[in-house]
Amino acid sequence: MRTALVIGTGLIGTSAALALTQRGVVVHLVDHDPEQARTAAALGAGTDGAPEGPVDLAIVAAPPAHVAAVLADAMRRGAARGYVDVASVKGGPRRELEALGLDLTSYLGSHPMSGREKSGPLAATGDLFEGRPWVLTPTRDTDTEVLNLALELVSHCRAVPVVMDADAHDRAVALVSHMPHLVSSMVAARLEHAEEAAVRLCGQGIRDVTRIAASDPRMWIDILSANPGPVADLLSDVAADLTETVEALRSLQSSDEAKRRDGTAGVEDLLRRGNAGQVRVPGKHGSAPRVYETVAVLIDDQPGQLARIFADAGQAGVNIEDVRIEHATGQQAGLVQLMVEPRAVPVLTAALRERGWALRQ
Ligand SMILES: NC(=O)C1=CN([C@@H]2O[C@H](COP(=O)(O)OP(=O)(O)OC[C@H]3O[C@@H](n4cnc5c(N)ncnc54)[C@H](O)[C@@H]3O)[C@@H](O)[C@H]2O)C=CC1
Ligand SMILES: O=C(O)C(=O)Cc1ccc(O)cc1
Repeated sequence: MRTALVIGTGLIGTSAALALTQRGVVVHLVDHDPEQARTAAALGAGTDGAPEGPVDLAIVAAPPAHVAAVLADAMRRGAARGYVDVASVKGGPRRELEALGLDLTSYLGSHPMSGREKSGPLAATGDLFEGRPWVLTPTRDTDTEVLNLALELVSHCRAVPVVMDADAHDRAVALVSHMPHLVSSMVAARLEHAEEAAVRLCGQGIRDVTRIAASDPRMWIDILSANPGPVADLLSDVAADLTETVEALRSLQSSDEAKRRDGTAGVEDLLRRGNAGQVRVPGKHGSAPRVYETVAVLIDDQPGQLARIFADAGQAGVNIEDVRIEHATGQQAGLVQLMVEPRAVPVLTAALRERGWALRQ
């Protein structure tokens, strides 16, 4: 691929454009808000403004409700040899395009399974998709050339291509993205009017559970409106678990010992099913889940502390697989949790202690 056109230069469009530009593709950036395209260009994602003639690949990264119309417009203009979109839902846009009577051989629906709770070009990074699945939904009619262009896009973004049927994709993302998003919002909504004294106690657990609740509601209304059935089915299963758990907890308040035993069994059942589901979540880069151990280090909230820890771990020959940082409210300190292979724990703890770091359990 030598040239590309990104239509919709927000978080996803600009991230893809940055990756393509870094691999030498000439990228044109357009957005219905020209300011967004200018910002993306200023970030080094390409050149703002439409190209003179057709490009190799047009990438539509507008909100899901606009995807079909934007694609239809680009296809009618003959803007590219191949067309992909990156919308979070795949069945709806394809059906809309079919209804418009367009020839869909040059179109391939796609969805990078990576994003952030922030929007717009300023949140974009060229490595956003690295190691993450990127779903492609070709049909029997998709041109091989277009499939190859899409595979090239995925490869330039260092993502992992996954081929799926559009409706199977929509059911899968209802489970791993859309339903969890709503549950995250429901947990976060409990905090809105909570007392400050309680909110101050927030730790890493609630941060993990509520991170995606910070996302732009307009985008998510679009996404959920395009996939309501599968999400409603899953939420109704969650609602059944909620009802059972409430009943189990009420039983735990009972003075009758047999009822309390039932209550414990009910809660335990949910927690064990949770354990069984959690171990199925793939590890980083989409690989099989791995069990890492955590080495916790207390740091002062000063510039350069993290870089020093990483350098010290590197000098000890230890690979840091993942990292989390917990900030204690109102204190100039934080707890850095370094996730490493179990066999690296003694090496890392010895090296960090030797260099004067305060380790915590
Ligand atoms: N945010 C995320 O984490 C992920 C989002 N997606 C999908 O990527 C697409 C873009 O999402 P984001 O980049 O997050 O949104 P964003 O809000 O950061 O960017 C969307 C951009 O599209 C522009 N736009 C809106 N209507 C347009 C139109 N008719 N023509 C041209 N440009 C138009 C907006 O001005 C904005 O710059 C959506 O379809 C979304 O479902 C896919 C994977 C992850
Ligand atoms: O931030 C996360 O963990 C996400 O899961 C982001 C995300 C949001 C929307 C998508 O269509 C795909 C991925």
